[in-house]
Amino acid sequence: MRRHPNLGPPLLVAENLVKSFGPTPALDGASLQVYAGEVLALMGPSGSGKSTLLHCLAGIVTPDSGTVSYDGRDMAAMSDAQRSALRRTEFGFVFQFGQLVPELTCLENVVLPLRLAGVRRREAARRAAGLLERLEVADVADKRPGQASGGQGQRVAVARALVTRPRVIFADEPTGALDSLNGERVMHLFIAAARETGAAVVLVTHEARIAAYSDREAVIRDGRVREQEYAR
Ligand SMILES: Nc1ncnc2c1ncn2[C@@H]1O[C@H](COP(=O)(O)OP(=O)(O)OP(=O)(O)O)[C@@H](O)[C@H]1O
Repeated sequence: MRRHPNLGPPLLVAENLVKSFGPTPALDGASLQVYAGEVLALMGPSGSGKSTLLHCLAGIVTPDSGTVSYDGRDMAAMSDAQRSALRRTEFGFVFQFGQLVPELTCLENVVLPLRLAGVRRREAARRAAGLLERLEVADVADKRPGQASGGQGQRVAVARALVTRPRVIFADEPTGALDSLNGERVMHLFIAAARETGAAVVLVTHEARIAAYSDREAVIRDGRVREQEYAR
């Protein structure tokens, strides 16, 4: 199942990123390339800069220096409107907390990004329901996130991120709230997205067991990418 190193041009390129929060350095010369169709795990000790690197790659955080380019375009040269359009149309996000709209049902949460993208109501509902089924959370489709368990809500959030078939999926500890079986299900869905739609999946994880599903692991230490390894 392992994918060989991609020889095409990288989809995302981060070069020499430096970022501090006040006196605290978060990134100190981080460089990384991300290829279409791969699942890349960012590993490393707590506070090493993994989330900050993910946020810079996604255009959520602007680095103090260094560049991020997406599909050959410098993100810093884009307007805020262009960057948010990019996040809405080409990127999908899974974060650990607070991502579902509490007033909507779980199904409506997954339907929403499709409706925003102009997909008709019935088709959107069909696709959303299909994904909830694949993640085995169809039984909470008509419940609000507050009535679902943490792990169920997390899988609904994964469905919401994948449903528009984004070109890049950014996930910060996406399996943190899940038991090992459900963590595995989520990773299989990420792998399927990478293989079936050519999406790049960039995920931050502490868990070696989860990183073992990736194609490549990059180890971040003290704000820099220190090692990269293709899984065997
Ligand atoms: N918004 C922020 N404001 C202030 N400091 C921040 C902010 N975000 C990150 N930091 C600091 O930057 C450093 C890197 O944080 P980051 O969250 O990127 O690391 P991480 O490797 O993802 O950590 P963890 O594994 O614990 O989530 C840490 O010292 C952190 O406290």
